Amino acid sequence: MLSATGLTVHYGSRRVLHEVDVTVGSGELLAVLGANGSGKSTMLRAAAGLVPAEGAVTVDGRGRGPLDIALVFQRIHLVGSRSALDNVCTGALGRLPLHRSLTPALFPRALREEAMACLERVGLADRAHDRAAGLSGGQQQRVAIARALCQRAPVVLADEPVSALDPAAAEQVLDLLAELAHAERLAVLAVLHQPDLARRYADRIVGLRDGAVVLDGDADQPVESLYPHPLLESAS
Ligand SMILES: Nc1ncnc2c1ncn2[C@@H]1O[C@H](COP(=O)(O)OP(=O)(O)OP(=O)(O)O)[C@@H](O)[C@H]1O
Repeated sequence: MLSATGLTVHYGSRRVLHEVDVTVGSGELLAVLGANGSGKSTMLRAAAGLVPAEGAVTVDGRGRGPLDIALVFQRIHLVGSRSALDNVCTGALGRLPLHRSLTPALFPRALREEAMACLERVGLADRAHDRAAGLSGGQQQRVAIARALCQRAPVVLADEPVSALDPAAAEQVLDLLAELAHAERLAVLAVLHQPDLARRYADRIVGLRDGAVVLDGDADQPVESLYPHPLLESAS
């Protein structure tokens, strides 16, 4: 379980996140929605420790450790010239001795087997030895999720994981994230730009406006108030 309380972030003198409280239970997929600039990415980055923030973050009731949170981004950040399997192995770098982490050839056999199991989990075992750059966007995002699994982190934070994908690939990736949350008891938080996908796949939705939480509830709650309607306004 991820629990963040009082998360507050300043960029320079500007406060862009205002005492945000958010929890994600183990076995839960939480979608974070909000208009552009509402603070979704900042909240995710603060929860992950990627930007300086006031407030407290715990994972399973303890202080957040360096390996507790796995990250999945819109821009997928695989090493394109390496195989899908090597990329998944890098999820475990944080727990390997340095001399074994510098050269993929030295990845221990047990790790390669674990990475293969992670690729099987995301339905890509048959592409394990393909160069990552040769996979489709949706497949690359599934490799990134397998890499997160290989990190063995109890929390996965995904920042717009489907924004660059076509509708079918987006559904496949969200289905996978929901399935992993439920079956592996991971706490998964996904920042999304598609309310319809959030409604269909998330267990709960948190909505941000101007850096503050304004909605937190079931996935079927109305979320339209999060978004400005410039076309309607300009027509009136
Ligand atoms: N590195 C930065 N330096 C200064 N201001 C920033 C920085 N990153 C974000 N901001 C500002 O913080 C506010 C929140 O931005 P953030 O990227 O968290 O919003 P978001 O909801 O994720 O937006 P989007 O949906 O467009 O990705 C915005 O006003 C943005 O301009």
